[in-house]
Amino acid sequence: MAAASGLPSSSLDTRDSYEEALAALSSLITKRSRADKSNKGDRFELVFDYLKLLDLEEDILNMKVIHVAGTKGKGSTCAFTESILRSYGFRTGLFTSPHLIDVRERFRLDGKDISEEKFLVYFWWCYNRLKERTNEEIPMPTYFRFLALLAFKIFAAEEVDAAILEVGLGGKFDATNAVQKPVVCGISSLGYDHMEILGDTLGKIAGEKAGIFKPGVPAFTVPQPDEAMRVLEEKASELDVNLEVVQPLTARQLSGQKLGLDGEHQYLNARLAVSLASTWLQQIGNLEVPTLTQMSILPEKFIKGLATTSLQGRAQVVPDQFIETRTSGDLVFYLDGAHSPESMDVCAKWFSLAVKGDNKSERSEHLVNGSSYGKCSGEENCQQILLFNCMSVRDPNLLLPHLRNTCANYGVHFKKALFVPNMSVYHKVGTTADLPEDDPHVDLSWQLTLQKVWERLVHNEREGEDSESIKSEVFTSLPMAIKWLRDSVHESSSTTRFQVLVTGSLHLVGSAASASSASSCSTILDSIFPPVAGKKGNHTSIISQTTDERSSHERREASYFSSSIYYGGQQHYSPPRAHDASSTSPSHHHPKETDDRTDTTASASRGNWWKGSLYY
Ligand SMILES: Nc1ncnc2c1ncn2[C@@H]1O[C@H](COP(=O)(O)OP(=O)(O)OP(=O)(O)O)[C@@H](O)[C@H]1O
Ligand SMILES: [Mg+2]
Ligand SMILES: [Mg+2]
Repeated sequence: MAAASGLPSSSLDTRDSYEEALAALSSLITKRSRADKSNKGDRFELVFDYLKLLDLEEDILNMKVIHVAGTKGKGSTCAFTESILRSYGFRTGLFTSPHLIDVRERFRLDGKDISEEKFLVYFWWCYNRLKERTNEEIPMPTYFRFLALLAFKIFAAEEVDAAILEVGLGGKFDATNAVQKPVVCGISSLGYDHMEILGDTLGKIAGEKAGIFKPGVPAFTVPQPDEAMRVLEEKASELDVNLEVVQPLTARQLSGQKLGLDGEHQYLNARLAVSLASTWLQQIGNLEVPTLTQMSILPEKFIKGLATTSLQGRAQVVPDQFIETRTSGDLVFYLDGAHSPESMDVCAKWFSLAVKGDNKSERSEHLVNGSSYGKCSGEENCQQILLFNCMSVRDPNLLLPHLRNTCANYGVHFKKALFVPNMSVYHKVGTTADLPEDDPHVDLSWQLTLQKVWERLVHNEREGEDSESIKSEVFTSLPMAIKWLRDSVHESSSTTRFQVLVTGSLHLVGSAASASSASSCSTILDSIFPPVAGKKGNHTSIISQTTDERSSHERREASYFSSSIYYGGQQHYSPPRAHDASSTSPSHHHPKETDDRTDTTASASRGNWWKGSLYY
């Protein structure tokens, strides 16, 4: 199929231009609060104006869209769906959020992140056109809206057969909901998140998400709490939507194959994806796909699609690449971007089962460069450590007990919990030279709060038990924590294995993945980070991977962090100003309908970021 038929020609120098594009993108991050009704720039209807300005109205009508909302599992469901359709030979466009390292992760064409070159061409095409055509009445779109419009442009120009779209936040007023006639809709697991925006009951939350239902368009969902299901059913019947509830896939249906994404909850996401993909295949692909009730084993192409699905930062196991000597112990990171109470549970369960698997002597599933890692024989002493941060809008009194209790139920007890701000603020990690120093200016009050919550939990449960040992620690930065871990490994015997669960924030996970990984499973990390510490690289590419919703100041910090990890940067670091009170209260963020949910609001209030709690 003709790719890039709509690709405008460009002679831009992509390197410089990529940084410029990211700067332009950052300029769209707003500080607007949802409560600020006077703000014209937030009206949902504007999305339709933008589509007109970009000449995308017809394209979007013709796009064969699969639209997915939900509290948890949206991204995974979309990724599974995309992979299935691709294994049938269709050209796919996948739009997900948030991203871990590079904004291009959000736009996949045929399963691969869009190239920098293509990204730039479409980016500037949209950006410049909007700049020219917007005015007082129709101001520039906000960050997430712009990204959604960009996705529409990319998928239209690249002539994808199927566009799989993950809702950014909610449903009804999400920019992706500009799609009027999708082929099929999915609602993944509903739970409590973004309540400050979506409402404080499951019913209200479900109502927002059901806002993606369209008259007569079939929809699928997974088992939900009664209150949520009632609302979904109501909305479905109002719109004559045939809503079907699916149950988790079974191992048998997969014919013994493993899903590409780890964790038990993925069987549910995968099953939802199977229904979305089959509906699409039948309606658009004109293919006969047997309904799941008729078959005990999925068609081969489904299984292949599900088994090869990938998504970064979800249940990812990454061995630390900078442990130099095999005479010391070992360090393995378990990365998962869980940040809501329900996802804490599934994350804790995944981690517990994974480390238990690791603790079995014959385990060899996780192979990196042909060698087995994470393997822990009977003689080895495995210690589980938690590395945590969450946004301050989340409630650690919910998240931490969920995490701790679920792990405890599976017999996993953390030896220690480490709390860090998300973005690191200084020098290098990864080589032994120039060890980072503690920065006395960092505001760690949020981390100290997290620690207090943790200590209370520990205290309640472990009375009398080796009360001497310190159970938790706050570090000024992620590299400091990683350095501590590496030091501990070096000081430990060769039979000690540290299994570190990094969770609570996808951005923390992204940073940890970068810091720990030189040749992990991730292609992006592979391509960006040289496998040898200290090797020289292109600074520009480093900046690109750390840029997201953050303000440019934050990006400078971020890029500084990344570059100095690997290149031994010696720049002077000066910490950002102490947070300005006006932008830090939780009630102050969250522009509804506007942006990439909390990421935007996060970056909009840098002060709060500095509190270290912003990225989930
Ligand atoms: N069905 C599910 N039920 C509960 N938790 C889940 C489920 N699926 C995924 N999770 C948890 O949520 C995390 C994010 O998964 P995923 O990216 O698929 O969801 P998402 O809805 O796109 O989340 P986000 O809000 O980050 O966009 C996973 O790492 C996992 O911990
Ligand atoms: Mg979410
Ligand atoms: Mg997501």
